[in-house]
Amino acid sequence: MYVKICGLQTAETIAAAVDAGADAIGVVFAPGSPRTVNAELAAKLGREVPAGIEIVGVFRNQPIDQVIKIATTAQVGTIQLHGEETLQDMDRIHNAGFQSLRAFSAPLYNSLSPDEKIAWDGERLLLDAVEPGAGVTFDAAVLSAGTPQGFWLLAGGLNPHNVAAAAKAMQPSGVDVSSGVESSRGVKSIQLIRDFITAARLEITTAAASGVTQGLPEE
Ligand SMILES: O=C(O)c1ccccc1N[C@@H]1O[C@H](COP(=O)(O)O)[C@@H](O)[C@H]1O
Repeated sequence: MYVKICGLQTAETIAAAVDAGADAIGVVFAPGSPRTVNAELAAKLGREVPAGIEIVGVFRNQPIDQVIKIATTAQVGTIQLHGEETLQDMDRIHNAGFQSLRAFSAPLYNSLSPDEKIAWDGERLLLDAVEPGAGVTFDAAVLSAGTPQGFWLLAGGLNPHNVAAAAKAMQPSGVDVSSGVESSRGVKSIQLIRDFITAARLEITTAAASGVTQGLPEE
């Protein structure tokens, strides 16, 4: 299972996430978050991240020109968008050379029409609670019309205690966490980062042992 640790602001917490086996680390450029960093600091922090680990810049309702400019200065490979971005906006991001993650609140995703869901199927998606970065969970029942067909990340109030059960219930491609690995709002805990990654990996081990891992035939 793919694991992303988001809202990192220091070399120490990034190194801890990488050492614990994170697939991706996130830096927040959305204004108003207690985790916001500037592009220059993000670029400096990113230089210590080994190749193969995805570096994700997180934005919320910022103009696409500004998003691309910040992401270019910060040298992130992936842009995560939490606003009302369209498929045309995603094309602009891809044409500028970035990978993407398009976040939807779970209720909004559930309300999309079948045609709209098909249109978004080609994108990597992230399903979150209504307020991103607030440590709020959503009930799996919110996704009553189904989960995305392609790669998608589960987010929203995950922590070392609930990630395994949530991943088992919703079967995402991966999980993303910010508040749930903090000792206080905006302050990351190295121990919680380690615990979260261990718990997420434990879910996949347990699921594989019982034959319910995505992509494996059930016995
Ligand atoms: O982390 C933030 O501060 C943030 C701000 C604006 C948009 C997204 C943000 N983070 C993303 O929110 C979700 C869930 O976070 P949490 O675990 O519930 O705190 C996750 O995708 C983060 O990448």
